[in-house]
Amino acid sequence: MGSGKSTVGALLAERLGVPYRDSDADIVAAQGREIADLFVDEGEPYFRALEREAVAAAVAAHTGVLALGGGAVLDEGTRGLLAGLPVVYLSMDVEEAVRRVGLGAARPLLAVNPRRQWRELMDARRPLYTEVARVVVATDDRTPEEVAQAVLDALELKDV
Ligand SMILES: Nc1ncnc2c1ncn2[C@@H]1O[C@H](COP(=O)(O)OP(=O)(O)O)[C@@H](O)[C@H]1O
Ligand SMILES: O=C(O)C1=C[C@@H](OP(=O)(O)O)[C@@H](O)[C@H](O)C1
Ligand SMILES: [Mg+2]
Repeated sequence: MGSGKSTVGALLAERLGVPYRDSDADIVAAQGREIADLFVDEGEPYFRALEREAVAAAVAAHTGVLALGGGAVLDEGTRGLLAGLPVVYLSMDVEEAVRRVGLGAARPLLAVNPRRQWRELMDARRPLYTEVARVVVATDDRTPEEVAQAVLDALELKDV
């Protein structure tokens, strides 16, 4: 959360001249409800199933850049959908995470004690990010434009 997947994903799509999608935005559009409301009212397993469906739909129909939610890798089915694709893990340290996401209610998983919650989440997720990712790109002390360039370099892609 807050590593810049949505921001950098959109920039990257622009640089590559391809469409951009975001699984969170696709879920909100399909459900007509905000992510935080789905999480709180329906629970995380329900949200992860919606997310798996959104990723499956995008993987089947979308040619371009797809930004995922930070917890998408927790679902085994979603990880399976990502197998063999050029997945990018955008990393950052905890202080950068708190600066970027802060106490925003839009990200319910970091709402109470962001530093501790972020560390716990990352201990559980880091192995999964590493498992699905083709490349890892550090985002600390880089602008979104610099991160997008680093992704192009890491994947050996040329812009338009
Ligand atoms: N490289 C960056 N440097 C500084 N701020 C950034 C960077 N990338 C994203 N941000 C900011 O951090 C916040 C979270 O970005 P976002 O793209 O929504 O992350 P994600 O989709 O990974 O949760 C936004 O306010 C965004 O403007
Ligand atoms: O890390 C997570 O579990 C989540 C990350 C969010 O997306 P971003 O990573 O784009 O903030 C969003 O999918 C939801 O709040 C859950
Ligand atoms: Mg996002």
